[in-house]
Amino acid sequence: MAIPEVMDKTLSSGGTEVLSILVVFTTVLMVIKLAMTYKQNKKLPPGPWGFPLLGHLPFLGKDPLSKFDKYRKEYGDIYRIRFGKWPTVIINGKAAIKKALYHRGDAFNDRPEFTSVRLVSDMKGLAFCHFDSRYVLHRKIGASVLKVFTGNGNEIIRDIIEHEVDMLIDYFLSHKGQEFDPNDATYLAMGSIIYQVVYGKGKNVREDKDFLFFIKNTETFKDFVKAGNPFDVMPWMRYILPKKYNAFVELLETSDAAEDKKLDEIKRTYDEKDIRHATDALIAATKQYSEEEKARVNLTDDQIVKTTGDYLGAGFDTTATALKWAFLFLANNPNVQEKVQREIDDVIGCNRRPTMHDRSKLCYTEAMIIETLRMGCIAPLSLPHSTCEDTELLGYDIPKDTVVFFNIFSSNYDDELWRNPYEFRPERYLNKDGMLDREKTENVLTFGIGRRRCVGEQLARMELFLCLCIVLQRCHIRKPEGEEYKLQGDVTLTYAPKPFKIQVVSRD
Ligand code: HEM
Repeated sequence: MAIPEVMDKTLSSGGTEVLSILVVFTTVLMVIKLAMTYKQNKKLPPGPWGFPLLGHLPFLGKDPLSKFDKYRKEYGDIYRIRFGKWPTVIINGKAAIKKALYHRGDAFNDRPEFTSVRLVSDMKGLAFCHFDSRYVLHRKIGASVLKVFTGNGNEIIRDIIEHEVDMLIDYFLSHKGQEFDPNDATYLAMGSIIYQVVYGKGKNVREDKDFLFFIKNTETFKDFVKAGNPFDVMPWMRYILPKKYNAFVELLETSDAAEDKKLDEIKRTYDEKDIRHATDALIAATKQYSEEEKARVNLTDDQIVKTTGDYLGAGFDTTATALKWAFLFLANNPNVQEKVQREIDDVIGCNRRPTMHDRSKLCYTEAMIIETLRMGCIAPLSLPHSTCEDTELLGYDIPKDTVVFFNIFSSNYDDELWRNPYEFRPERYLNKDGMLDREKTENVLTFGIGRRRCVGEQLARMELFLCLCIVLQRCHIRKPEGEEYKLQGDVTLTYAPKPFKIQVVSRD
């Protein structure tokens, strides 16, 4: 809902209170109108009662996943709630999620026009944009650039990962077996990796002021957004909390300016014969497509190069959180850790580095990573989708422009799909010959499914595989005596483990 410019001027000339009342009043009217439009539809999904303006936000509290589970028991696999101004449906369980994303064409593949997205990229990024022909070409380019860097023999990425994991291990071992919280070091290591994948390998990126600025901004963004940005679902809040809103806009603007500065530097030294990093590969991609082809779908060179923002935004906290979950599960399950180490010893030994070629022979290690991704369900509600046309699911009508959350968590922990879903058991993915059973691994929906499935999945899997193999080849990870681990996570920007401590000792 765009707020007319004249209102902005009234606000700056002192009519804040009157304006707030007007905004609230208008929003109530719009919500009533929306509700009436909804009712004209034949058969909407059922759902609980919600407040005017706020919808169901006050009911979700600190543990929205439990609330969604409760609603599922009451209303079934699909139900209707409201996030502030947005009519929303939550789709639960593998069968319903697959039906929506595989059998309804592209009806569920749009993204909602949230305030933050309009501010960051005007709905022209890769992760947050409407589903149209511009997106299809953008996605093709974004995926092909990452593919170059995730090929089995890619030395650039392997070098970056090895260097950063060595630093992580040095830090772990510097505690000399005493307990510590691995959070900050893991976060920094994964931030350094994605930053160098995007902008190039640096001697010591951790001392680079641009990198430190990126880390600080990401932290501030996380603090601000927490489990959800209030301005996305209640845009009128900018008039109630103008200071907070302005601080948010300023944060986005400084991040954008820092990215532009970095991209300008890189463009000046670009050489098509020497593709150094993902940004170079994106610049090269702008030249692979003719001007007519790009113009036909409204994709600009600037948007292509700024895919860097999507990689940095989506590829940092996610992988850091996954690695933290892995450390927690390994410390909590010493028998699993031992089996992984035995497999690494048998296949790789201790005299050479793990490579991606080892992956096909390390089935138990792979299964441990998949189990980590199932239980540490990093993006439990995926990214928000929305419907780009009126559609139907499980006998219910879903109007165009409905926000849709796919509850991946409900599928990853579904006791009809998994025996003892709260038990960490990599064996569940292995067949009787000890090989990965693809039918079972495909049931883990952590990267999403369908045409908007995570574009960085291969890179993320590569990072996790190499990081964990290197760490477990050299270290034991232990749970400190008396430490009680809580295996239920917190929903923040990602689904992250609560703070925990480990002890690390060298295997030498
Ligand atoms: C463990 C790590 C990761 C997890 C669990 C994860 C998960 C996801 C999920 C659930 C989605 C939304 C899918 C949907 O909308 O249906 C997504 C989208 C996306 N991810 Fe990831 N991700 C991870 C790492 C990465 C990395 C390393 C990158 C890039 C460097 C990346 C880039 C993206 C992008 C650009 C999108 C938007 C795709 C689109 O809209 O077409 N992700 N990811």
